[in-house]
Amino acid sequence: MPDGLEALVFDLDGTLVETAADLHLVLEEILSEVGLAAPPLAAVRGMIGDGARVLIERALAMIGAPAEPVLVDRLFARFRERYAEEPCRASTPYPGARELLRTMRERGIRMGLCTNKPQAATEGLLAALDLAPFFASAIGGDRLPVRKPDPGHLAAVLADLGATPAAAVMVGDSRNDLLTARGLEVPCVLVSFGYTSVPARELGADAVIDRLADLPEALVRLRAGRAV
Ligand SMILES: O=C(O)COP(=O)(O)O
Ligand SMILES: [Mg+2]
Repeated sequence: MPDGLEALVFDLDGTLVETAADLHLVLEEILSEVGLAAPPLAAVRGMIGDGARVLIERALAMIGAPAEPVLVDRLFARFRERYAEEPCRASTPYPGARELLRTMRERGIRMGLCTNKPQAATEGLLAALDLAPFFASAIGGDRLPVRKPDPGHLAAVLADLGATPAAAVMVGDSRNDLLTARGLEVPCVLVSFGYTSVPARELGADAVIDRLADLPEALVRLRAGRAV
């Protein structure tokens, strides 16, 4: 492993786990409870990354339903409830995710999760996929007063890991992840296959990878200060 790298902090949705189908299922259920139809899965993929509340607001905007605060509050509560009940009906780790986490653990790298997904669903999903043991810290979007892109979210994960920003790298899929990392001057690697309305290569990350298996090599180049 590159000299000085002690900790990796991962985003969850769109980076380690393909979760769009489950988010879409829950969205369909809760919207049908109030007589509304969810946007198609392909559209929902572009709405993920800012937490469940923003996902609901974006879905309502797309179907032309007014985002009345009372309605959004109710849908948000139902979303958290239903998603926590069934966080993993259709979600799967991306190819190479489990192998990567194993490799990093063998190399002594401490790992954390910094996700805007609600805490209960985050923990349920990690448990269902047997990924929880890899992470010494997993902080969801509703556990702190702040969440990504606020760097305080990442700072809390690093504090749990006992790592300084200088010894860490953030791995994500969206502008939110990049902004969060930049706020602490933590280098950021983005995957190109996740959920982002702007292609990852256009966001200005320190490195962009097309497969999780490419992360170790990207980290070596990044820590050596070479272009990736
Ligand atoms: O928007 C969400 O629910 C979660 O997204 P993230 O895991 O990419 O932060
Ligand atoms: Mg993401």
